Order: sequence, then structure tokens, then C-alpha cells
Amino acid sequence: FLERPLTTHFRNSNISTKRRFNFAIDGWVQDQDGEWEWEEDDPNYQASTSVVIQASATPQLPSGTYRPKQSLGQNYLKDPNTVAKIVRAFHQDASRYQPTVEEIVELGPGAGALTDKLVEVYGASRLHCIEIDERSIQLLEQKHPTLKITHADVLQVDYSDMAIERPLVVIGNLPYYITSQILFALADAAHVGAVSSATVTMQWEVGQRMVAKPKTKDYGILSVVFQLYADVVCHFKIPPTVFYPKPAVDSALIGLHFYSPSLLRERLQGVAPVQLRRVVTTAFQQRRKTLRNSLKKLCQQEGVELSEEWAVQRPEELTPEDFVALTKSIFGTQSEMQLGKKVWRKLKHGSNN
Ligand SMILES: C[S@@+](CC[C@H](N)C(=O)[O-])C[C@H]1O[C@@H](n2cnc3c(N)ncnc32)[C@H](O)[C@@H]1O
Repeated sequence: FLERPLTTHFRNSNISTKRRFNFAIDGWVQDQDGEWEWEEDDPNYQASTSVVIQASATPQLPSGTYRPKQSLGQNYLKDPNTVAKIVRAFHQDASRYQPTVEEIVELGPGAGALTDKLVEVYGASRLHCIEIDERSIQLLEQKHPTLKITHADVLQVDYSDMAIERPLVVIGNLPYYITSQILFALADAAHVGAVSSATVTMQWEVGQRMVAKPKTKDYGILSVVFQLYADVVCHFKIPPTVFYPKPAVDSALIGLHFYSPSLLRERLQGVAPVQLRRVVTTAFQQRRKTLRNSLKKLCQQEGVELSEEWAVQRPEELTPEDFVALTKSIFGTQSEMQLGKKVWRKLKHGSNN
């Protein structure tokens, strides 16, 4: 399996109050005393990028007529520095395997805090926005007449229809009420090579699950699936103060670099994603139980007996690769199979992940 590449950012140590090592991993920076803290704490942090992305004013919501709807997860970015940082991280993610950034999809552009910056940096013709709120669409059409905006529910879009010449690079300050469903839809899009990267905000706790390691409390379905499907990076923490209205929780900016379908096939070793899904969800439904108990019914249905080696373990002890091996031991392998178009997105939001 591919090892996750180590991301190294160089920083100017004398602009910080503490002297730092020039070193960071997945958003954590280490001080001279060896203590780790989030790069968000360093106001001078700049991700390495060949494109200059500077802060500029964020859009104002039209007064009186435009009240944010909680039901649509509308927490608008109001801090220009955070917008610039998000777009810099997006640029890093999107340009990791390709020299130019094209076929950008923004999920939930809202009033255009990120959109305006993306149009400024890349031009409107490379961007396609998906938004459900008619009011936002009107605002964006006035500002960017040539911008392609689709009025749709982001959960209904077919990413493979949108990826015309190359895989899409996705960005979004996501509506948090459907984060997991959006993420699982992106995983399905990776089956057909429709998405190469996604740089998305989410509730801090959900972000922690995406990068969690086995034997930790955050480790669960999201960790297993996304660490199998992508190289996952937590870029930085985002405080509630940079949004209007302020959410009750901290947020995280997560970068996902999806593996290509051929690499994904290699990683799945002939295991069908739909079977992997059954095993992972069944095991984590009872995360305190041993696999002997939690997978008993599933194994009976399949007429197999779990080997003792698996039977004594609990789901949180298994690495994502172990889950592939476990699924293989129950369901066997399939040669040259389609990975599937709607496998993970069927998972309900708020399920035990
Ligand atoms: C957290 S706000 C982000 C707005 C803007 N990008 C920003 O950062 O200020 C989420 C956006 O997603 C939109 N949205 C919510 N549910 C959606 C759905 N099911 N499909 C498409 N857009 C949706 C909301 O209307 C809102 O504009």
C-alpha cells in the first residue's frame, strides 16, 4: 500500500512568538519544546503554493432579504484570511497530481465567499457550482454572469457526468447536516475516477474521525473508508468566529486525495466495495463487541466460520487494510468487477460512523 506522503511546510520562524521547527504534519506544527499545536494558531502560516492567493473582502449578504437558513446549514464565511487559507489549501490539494487546476466543482457556494476567490484565481470558465438555494444563485449570477451554476441538491448530482475531460477537483464549505452523505457520494465517484481531490470543511469531530487511527475513540466507518479510498489530510482547525452566523462547534478543513480506480482496485484486492460496506458497518454497529459476536449473523448467512485470529478482535483494533482482508475471508474476491456507482452513499447521515 502507498504510504501517506509527509507534507512539509516551511515557515518563517521569526514572525511567530515562539520559535518553531520548520516542520508540520497534517496541520500540526511542532514547537521547539516539542509540543504540537494546530497551524491555525500561527496567524502567519502560509501553505506552499505557486499561485499567489491573497485575502480580499468577503461578500455581504443583502440586508433584510437574505436571512441564513439553519435548515440548509448556512454558515457563511466572513473572514477574508480564512477564505484565502482555504483556497490555498485547495490549490495545494488540486495541483498535487496535475500541473493546472481545471474542472473545479464548488459545493454550496452560498453568497460566494469562496467562489469570488476561485473566480479571481482560476477564472469563471473552470468553475461549476452546485447550490440548492435560489437566492444564492441570483446573487452569484449577478456577480459572475458566465459562471456555470447548477440549481440542484448536491446529493443528487452525478459527478461522472460533470467530469468531462479529467477528474474533478472539489471544494466546499459544506452544509454540515449532510456532510457524511456528501463524503460518501464522493467515495462512490472515486470508483469511476470522477473526482481526484476534495478540499472540504466539516465539523471538527467529523474531521477527526476522517484521520483517526485504530484503537482511538474517533476511529470508525469514516476512518476506514476514507483512509482506504484517499490520502486524507487535516489542513487546519477553523474557529466558529469566522462564520456568520457562528456555528456552535469548531470546524476542520480536510483534504482528500482520492486514489485512481486502478489503484483503488489494488488496495481492495478484489474485494467488492458493497461487501466491504456490509462488514464495516456491521462490525461498527457494535464497536465494543468482538467480531465473533458482531459478525455472527453475517457469517452464518454466508455460511463461513470466522477464523480465531479475526474472531477475538474488536473493530477498532483493525486497520483499514485489515478490514479488506477480513471481508476477503468472508466473501472471497471478484475478478475485474465494477466498483459500483451507489455503494457508500446509501449510508444514512448520522449512522454509527
Ligand atoms: C456552510 S454554507 C457555505 C456557503 C459559502 N460557500 C460560504 O462559505 O460562505 C453551505 C451552503 O450549501 C448550500 N446547501 C445546503 N444544502 C444543500 C444541498 N442539499 N445541495 C446544494 N447546496 C446545499 C447552502 O444553501 C449554503 O449556501
